[in-house]
Amino acid sequence: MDPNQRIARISAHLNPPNHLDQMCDDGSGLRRVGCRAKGGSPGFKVAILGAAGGIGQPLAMLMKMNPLVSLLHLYDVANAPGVTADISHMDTSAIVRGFLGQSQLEEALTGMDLVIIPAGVPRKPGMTRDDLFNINAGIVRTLSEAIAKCCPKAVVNVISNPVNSTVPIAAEVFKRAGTFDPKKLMGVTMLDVVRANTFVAEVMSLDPREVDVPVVGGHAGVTILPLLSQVKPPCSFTQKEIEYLTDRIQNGGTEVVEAKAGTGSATLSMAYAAVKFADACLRGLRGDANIVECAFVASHVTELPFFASKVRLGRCGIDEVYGVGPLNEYERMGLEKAKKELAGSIEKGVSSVKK
Ligand SMILES: NC(=O)c1ccc[n+]([C@@H]2O[C@H](COP(=O)([O-])OP(=O)(O)OC[C@H]3O[C@@H](n4cnc5c(N)ncnc54)[C@H](O)[C@@H]3O)[C@@H](O)[C@H]2O)c1
Ligand SMILES: O=C(O)C[C@H](O)C(=O)O
Repeated sequence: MDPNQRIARISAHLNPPNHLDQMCDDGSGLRRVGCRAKGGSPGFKVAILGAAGGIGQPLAMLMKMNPLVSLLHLYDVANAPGVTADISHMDTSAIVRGFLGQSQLEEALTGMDLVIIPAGVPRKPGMTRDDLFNINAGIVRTLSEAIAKCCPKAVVNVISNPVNSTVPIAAEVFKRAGTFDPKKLMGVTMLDVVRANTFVAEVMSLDPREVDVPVVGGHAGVTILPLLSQVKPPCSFTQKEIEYLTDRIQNGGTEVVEAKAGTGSATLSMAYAAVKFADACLRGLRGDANIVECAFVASHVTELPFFASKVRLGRCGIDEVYGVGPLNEYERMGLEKAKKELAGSIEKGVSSVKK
């Protein structure tokens, strides 16, 4: 092919020059960030908001490896160009584009099928997730307003803490914009399930890949309620094991925050969990059957407007929200504690948008 034609073909896929203007001439033509490799498969368009952060970077890397993704938009208020240039050199088929700062947010979101939000500050030792509310509520609100405007039909995965409040914030923003679809908004609680599977496998000497622990309620302290009576494969725990496991699962995040000693919270296991959940959402959107995962969603399972439980994912997002199933006395008591704390966190999120 004529070199000029080749350059023109490549250029057709490029970012506008104000994004990532990284060009190099290797003698055979121009290569720029944002080109689709030959053989790139049709797939879904995914945006990560907060893509240059501790979670965002490994999440971006893992999503670039996902064959269901055809276009990956990486948005952040800092360092998006460097992360995008780096990730874009991976020889997988997804096109990667970077977007830096508020002025490029709308472009980052336009046309997206799935938006994943890990933007926001993480905890330091001694803090609760709710201590992040003042900063992260505003970030999630701004991002949600842009989603309502630019990709109102996208599935949204909220990672930013406190999830028990940020999901109600996003819902309230969407309601105000007239775009709220409860099937499309999910708080990511997959890390609680990932931890529960790991810790149960350790105690029972099982392969964690074969363990499935439902974790319901929410994503903070006592609101994280593992249902050990429903573990698959069926396991019989002593009361001491139940108390050890429940405590460790509820405080898994704090365990990492303390080990990281002021440098942040879980990032790598979170990126793994986020990708596991995002992949489930994409398989659902593709029409795969029986995709069931736990998530914090708009719900009628309890009297609360939001609650984490198993959901079945489908072509429209959430096809079905499952109830908690039969609980034992210990779990019933845990549920009451969880609901009490959840009610306050949900209300805090909702009322912050109404102010
Ligand atoms: N749901 C969960 O299970 C779970 C697990 C771990 C962490 N988290 C939460 O995820 C969030 C991110 O954690 P992290 O370790 O990646 O933090 P981080 O500080 O390493 O990264 C956050 C990123 O967000 C970006 N950012 C800040 N404001 C933004 C805005 N307005 N728009 C776009 N990007 C913005 C920052 O520039 C940074 O790159 C925290 O709130 C943390 O508590 C949730
Ligand atoms: O604990 C945190 O602050 C981060 C996250 O929610 C986690 O569970 O690891």
